[in-house]
Amino acid sequence: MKADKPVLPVTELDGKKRPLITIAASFLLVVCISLVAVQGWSIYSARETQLAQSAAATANMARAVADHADSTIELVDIILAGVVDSVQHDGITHYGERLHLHLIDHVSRTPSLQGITIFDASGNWALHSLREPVPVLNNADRPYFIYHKTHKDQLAHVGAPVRSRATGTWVLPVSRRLEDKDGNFAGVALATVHLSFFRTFYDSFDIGKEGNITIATDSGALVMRRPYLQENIGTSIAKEPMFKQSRVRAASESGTVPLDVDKVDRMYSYRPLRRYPLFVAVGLATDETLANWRANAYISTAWVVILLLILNWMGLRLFRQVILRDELEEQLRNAQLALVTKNRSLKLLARNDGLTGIANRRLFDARLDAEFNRATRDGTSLALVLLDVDFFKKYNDHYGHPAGDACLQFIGQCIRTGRRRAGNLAARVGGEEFAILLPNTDLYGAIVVAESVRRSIASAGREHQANPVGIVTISCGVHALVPARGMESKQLVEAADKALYLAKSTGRNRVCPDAPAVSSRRERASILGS
Ligand SMILES: Nc1nc2c(ncn2[C@@H]2O[C@H](COP(=O)(O)OP(=O)(O)OP(=O)(O)O)[C@@H](O)[C@H]2O)c(=O)[nH]1
Repeated sequence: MKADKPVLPVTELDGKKRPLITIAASFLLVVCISLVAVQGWSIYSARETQLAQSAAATANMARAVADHADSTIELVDIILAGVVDSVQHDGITHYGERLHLHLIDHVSRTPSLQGITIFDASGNWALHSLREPVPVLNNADRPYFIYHKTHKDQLAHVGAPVRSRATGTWVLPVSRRLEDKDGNFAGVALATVHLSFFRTFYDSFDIGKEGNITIATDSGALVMRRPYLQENIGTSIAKEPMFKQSRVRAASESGTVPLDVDKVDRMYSYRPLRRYPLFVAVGLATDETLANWRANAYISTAWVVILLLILNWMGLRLFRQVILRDELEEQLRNAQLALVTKNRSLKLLARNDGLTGIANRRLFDARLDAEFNRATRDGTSLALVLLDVDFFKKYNDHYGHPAGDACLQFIGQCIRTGRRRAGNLAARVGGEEFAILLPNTDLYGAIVVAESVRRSIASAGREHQANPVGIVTISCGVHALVPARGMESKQLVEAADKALYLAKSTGRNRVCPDAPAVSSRRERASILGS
């Protein structure tokens, strides 16, 4: 029969064991993804906040610049309206020198005002705010003059910047129509605003190196821009993306202009002047606006990357430790298993004969005593068969010791298969001596068992040339008794041994009971069936 494979007992802890690597890896993955997600979100929201702050800053600046332009032009216009009123009431010829001095006074007290000029209906200079006389000039070709000549409205007209014919500087013209008493065109009153007045104001804002402040007419004529380039004054910005966007944006809205006219991305806020057809645009370069945000994003991302590296490094170390522990645990289990196997074979060795596999002398002695006591208690018969291979010394001599061993294994096999009841015990009790302990068996039953074994060995016909019968045979001594109190097991053994001696001395290859037990020859023959 095949021995059962040893299995280690399953403990409660085994049932609670979980795949630690999978759990740890999942946890690490979740932590890493969360870190990346949080970092991504905080970078994104910091950028949005920065852009919102920048939009608020540009909107505030646009409002300040527009208010400044509005009030500057309004002040000039108020002065101009007064001049127009005087001229139309008194006429230029009557008012002459007084009005001239009045104009000089206005200009000297108003820093934004570059000059005031009165033109007659033909565009000739009739009166001006300059102290010195000017050469004869005619401005009939100026757009503002043509405008008033062809429009009857009395409102102020703000035109595109022009270069002053008297001083050569760039100015913003603010003009009003003059009429005679009949309402006919009588000329134009012109006040000009220093463009440098705007420039000085715009220079006071912190808009970075790439920032942009623009004031232009609604038709797209550039009035002033920071950064300042003189050749751009008065040119059309109608094709610039910023101008196009300014036409569709509400006053409070901001908008990003990618690749502005100078290839810089800017975020603009627009503001129309309240009373005049001009608008203001303030733009901050996106790169400059986001410079701080970018630096912070790089630093915090670097920290997160370092953190992720450390986490993963620690995670890998942890995994390695877990794998190591699993391997150690496996080794431990294998060692435990090997120990159990070893213990089991040691146990077998302690009880069984190493050569034949049947019980050894030690187990036989223990069982003999136990069965002897039980038979004594129960008053039942206990039988013993002692078997000995015939001429075994000669067998060894003839076939060699290993063959002798094989022969003993063969005998052991025959005894084992011949043993009938489960309680019987077959044992090797000496070199070539065997025993069969038969509880609850009388002499006759024991003789039947012994005879059956003897026959099975003889009928196997295993060659043994040194045996006169030419095959391996055994001799058996049998004895049975119902032990009485005070008897000892060795009495049974001695009697069986005596019977074995009898079997040997009377010719071998036979079963002999102890002589006194079976007295009559006939009785013995009937038992043996011969
Ligand atoms: N091969 C082998 N031989 C053994 C073993 N144990 C004992 N023997 C041999 O068995 C032989 C027993 O010889 P004897 O006691 O003289 O008996 P015998 O030759 O069988 O003669 P009879 O019993 O009178 O038939 C000895 O030569 C032992 O060396 C063993 O385990 N293996």
